[in-house]
Amino acid sequence: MSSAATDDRHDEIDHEQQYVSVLYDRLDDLRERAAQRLSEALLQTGGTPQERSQRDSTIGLYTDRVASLGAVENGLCFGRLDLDDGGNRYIGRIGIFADTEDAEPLLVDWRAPASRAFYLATAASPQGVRRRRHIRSSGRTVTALDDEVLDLAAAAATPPHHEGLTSEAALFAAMDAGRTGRMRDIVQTIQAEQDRIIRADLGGVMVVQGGPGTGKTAVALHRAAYLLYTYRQELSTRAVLVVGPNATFLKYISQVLPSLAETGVVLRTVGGLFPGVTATGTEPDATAVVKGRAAMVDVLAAAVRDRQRVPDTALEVDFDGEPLRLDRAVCEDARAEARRSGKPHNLARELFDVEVIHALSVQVAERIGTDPYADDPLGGDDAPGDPQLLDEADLAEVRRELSTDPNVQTALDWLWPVLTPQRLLSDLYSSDERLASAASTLTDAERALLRRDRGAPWTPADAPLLDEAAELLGEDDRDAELMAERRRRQRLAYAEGALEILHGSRSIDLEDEIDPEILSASDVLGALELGERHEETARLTAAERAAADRRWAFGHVIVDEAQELSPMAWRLLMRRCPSRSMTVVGDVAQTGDPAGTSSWDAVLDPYVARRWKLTELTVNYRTPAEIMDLAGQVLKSIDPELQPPRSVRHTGHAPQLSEVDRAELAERLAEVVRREAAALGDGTLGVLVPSGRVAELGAVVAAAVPQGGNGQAELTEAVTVLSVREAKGLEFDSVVIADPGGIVAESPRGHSDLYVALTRPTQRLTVLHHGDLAHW
Ligand SMILES: Nc1ncnc2c1ncn2[C@@H]1O[C@H](COP(=O)(O)OP(=O)(O)OP(=O)(O)O)[C@@H](O)[C@H]1O
Repeated sequence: MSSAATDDRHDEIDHEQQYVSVLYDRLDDLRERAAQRLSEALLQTGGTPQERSQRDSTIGLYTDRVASLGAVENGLCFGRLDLDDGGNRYIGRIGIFADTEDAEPLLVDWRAPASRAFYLATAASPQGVRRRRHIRSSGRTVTALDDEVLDLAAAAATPPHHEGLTSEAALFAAMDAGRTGRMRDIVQTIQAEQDRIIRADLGGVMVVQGGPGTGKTAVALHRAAYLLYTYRQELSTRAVLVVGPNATFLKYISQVLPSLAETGVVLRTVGGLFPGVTATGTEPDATAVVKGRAAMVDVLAAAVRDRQRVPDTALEVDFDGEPLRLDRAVCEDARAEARRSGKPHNLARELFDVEVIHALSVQVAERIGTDPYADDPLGGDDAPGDPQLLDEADLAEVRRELSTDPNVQTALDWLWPVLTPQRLLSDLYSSDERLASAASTLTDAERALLRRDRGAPWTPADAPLLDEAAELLGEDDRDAELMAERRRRQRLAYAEGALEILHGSRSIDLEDEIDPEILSASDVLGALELGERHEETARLTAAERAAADRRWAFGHVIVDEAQELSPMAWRLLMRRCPSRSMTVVGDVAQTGDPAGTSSWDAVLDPYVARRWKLTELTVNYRTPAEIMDLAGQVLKSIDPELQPPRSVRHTGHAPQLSEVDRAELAERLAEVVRREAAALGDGTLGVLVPSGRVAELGAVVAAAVPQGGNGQAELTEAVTVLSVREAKGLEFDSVVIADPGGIVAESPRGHSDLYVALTRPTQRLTVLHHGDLAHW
């Protein structure tokens, strides 16, 4: 570049810096006001219930506002469109308006219709745009500008390198950047095929099928942010649910939505979707497969029916020192009546009670009625009497006494016990007899897989079964108080967190300039004080309430790595989304879970037969072409018809395939890990191994490099050792696969697991194998 051109460039950067600084000033101003309003609302006490409820919603509003204003610090403004009509428009993470009467827009939210051209305009279809500019910054400082002039003559002079991509310079910079343990948003470089999915309408089920690295997860999260912005009215009260495959993955994606200023989203694994249960247990794949089958619906229904008992002949109940008799036939009639109601088990108990107590009261009445001298201490038991002696009021009193009698209650509990889902399931799993009866359609081997001791921890595959059981049983609100307490704590943490984010997100060099008034908000946010003040009435965000409520109907559900879900998990998700407004994201070629699916029709047709829309993503933004060539060979062995996504990036690093003896694996792994870790810089290294060898090879890696270890769940180390299952959806700058043959051998979908492993790197791949490559 000539020196004149360089000067021009500096002038341009200076110019943009001035504008960007104005935006940050305005942001500070908005933050200050929101924090101030929140402080004021928190300090108010008392008032009528209506005033309190008004105050609570003000607190909720400003808590959200403080949180979202706090989260958009980095890359606040990232783009500018120069329009044919001579005007321009700055694009950023949120919309900002001038503090003037006409409230002129200073920054347009990336989700607003006016921003769309930033993602879609091309030289062939410029949409009124003359130039698109990407503004790159570090903190609050503008560092570089990438310009694209959108006219055909300019495009002919410098044609794009890749068909169908926009904003190439910024895109390639993003793709090449080193990775941390947390996914970044892609708001600056969303591509046209992704934009169309992100901005699709709210209603209906949309499936996003795409190979590894095509941005499915990124698109799913940006879609959540887009929907919350565009359909604020509908979704702010119902919240959006994003479901991911495991806790590590949820941590990996946890920062994307906050950086897009969105808080109304619940992130969960399927195992985390049954409130009150933490599914920390593990179990063999084969067990999870049985638990995931649709056949479990009938097993659970039978398990509930088995708890509705009748005695072999009769049950004796001691009432007031006299035996009453419940014949089998009476119990059968009562059971039939209660079942006929169609109510869930716990709710039908009331009907059952009415029938049984009626039968008992007739006996009591007969007894009193047959002995006119019953109240006479000198009377005998022998004279027949007239049951009509008791009027309706007397009978009602008898029934009342019966229904509160502990012996009668014990009998009723034996015949028709009120059950929690946890009790139903753990009683079933822990009894051969119960399993044999309820799961008679399963084989002996399958029943043996379900057998477990009482008190063993719940596993992720149990959550959909607990949910199914809860449907069959009906709600038992005994945990409601515990739940209320938990919500109160969540609320506190949330309000405090919101202010922390605000303060934490400011750049350090501006710390001194912060108006002390902002900080005053945290003075009033003492946890206890806040808790006490708002104990009964405090407002929860929809997302928090949704997360704690099993019966919550979400406004939209986004399922990532959806190919992994079992039929029972789908039933649970469909219950959470009665409106069937869903985005289902996945890749059937990557299915690793033996309970998962290889066909979207099979999964969705039972719920929305042929009423779902398929969209596809075709470009791989993660894996370099050199590595994708190798992965493509494995894909062919899964299904010769499947096409790998198109990699647009070449790095010049061919994958390194090294054959090692089994006895040498540990030594060679340590060597390779040391070499790769030394070349990493700020990046990340993932060591992917058979799940049965995570502990053994994790120790090798931990000994080889100081930053190593298998801190799977956190992803905070530069070097992480994981099984392929745990690495699903993640990515690393460099990947070392140790013992790929072991990975293939240990799972019924071993080639899919290997395909997943090969597609995790963003830069480099090393494979240490035992000469079994030919089998792939
Ligand atoms: N438009 C884009 N601009 C910049 N980076 C992108 C873009 N789209 C995707 N990426 C990056 O590509 C990588 C892969 O994206 P993502 O994890 O969403 O893909 P995926 O389809 O979910 O992959 P997998 O199926 O393997 O889990 C991420 O680092 C993501 O940030």
